[in-house]
Amino acid sequence: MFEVKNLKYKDILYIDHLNINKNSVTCIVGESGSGKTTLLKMLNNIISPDEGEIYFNRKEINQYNPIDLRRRVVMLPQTPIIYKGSILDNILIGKKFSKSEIYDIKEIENLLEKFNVNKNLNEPAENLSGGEKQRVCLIRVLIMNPEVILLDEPTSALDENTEDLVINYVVEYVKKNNKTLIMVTHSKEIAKKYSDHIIEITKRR
Ligand SMILES: Nc1ncnc2c1ncn2[C@@H]1O[C@H](COP(=O)(O)OP(=O)(O)OP(=O)(O)O)[C@@H](O)[C@H]1O
Repeated sequence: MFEVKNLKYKDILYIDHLNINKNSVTCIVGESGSGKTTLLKMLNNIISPDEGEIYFNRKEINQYNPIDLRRRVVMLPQTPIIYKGSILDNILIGKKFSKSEIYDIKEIENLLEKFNVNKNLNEPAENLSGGEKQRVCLIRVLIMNPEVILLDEPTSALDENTEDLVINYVVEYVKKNNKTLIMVTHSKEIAKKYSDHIIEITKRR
């Protein structure tokens, strides 16, 4: 689904060749500052490499309209972005971007419950804890129904049990719905347990 060839970005990232398959779970691991977030941002064209090519479904990524591409390939950034408004508003804001206003409130309530966020959808999102904000932002991405989900350390603020519960659900969802998941994680255990492929990025010194 993605193919990267001869990629170079500043003196941060060099990748000779990389393939990421459709309908697979890929984890990106590596030490802090090695370029994991940088690679993720390149996969939905938030940043472009200085050299080399990135293909999405065999077409160069910069040939796509960036907005259309980001509706199909949705990235959840490392720090959750919470807007003023209720939890529900914060979840539905992703739907507005993906231009599909139809949603199932039961599905959203079910996700909140599955992810152990014991809050009412009408409560203000600003009062949530860091870990709850992370999970609300993850629900926002799932509800957008993208083809590819890019997650940048989606569970960094969660305890181990909640982390496992959330990732387990997301991976099952991805498999059941034929999606592609690419996730940066600090946890080699999570990577080993859930991924079909692991990409390890090493820092250049
Ligand atoms: N636009 C930029 N210009 C210059 N340097 C940058 C830019 N973006 C990132 N960097 C640097 O590139 C390196 C890789 O950053 P990146 O965020 O991709 O690492 P990471 O592996 O995701 O790190 P972490 O695990 O700490 O989140 C860092 O040293 C960062 O400071």
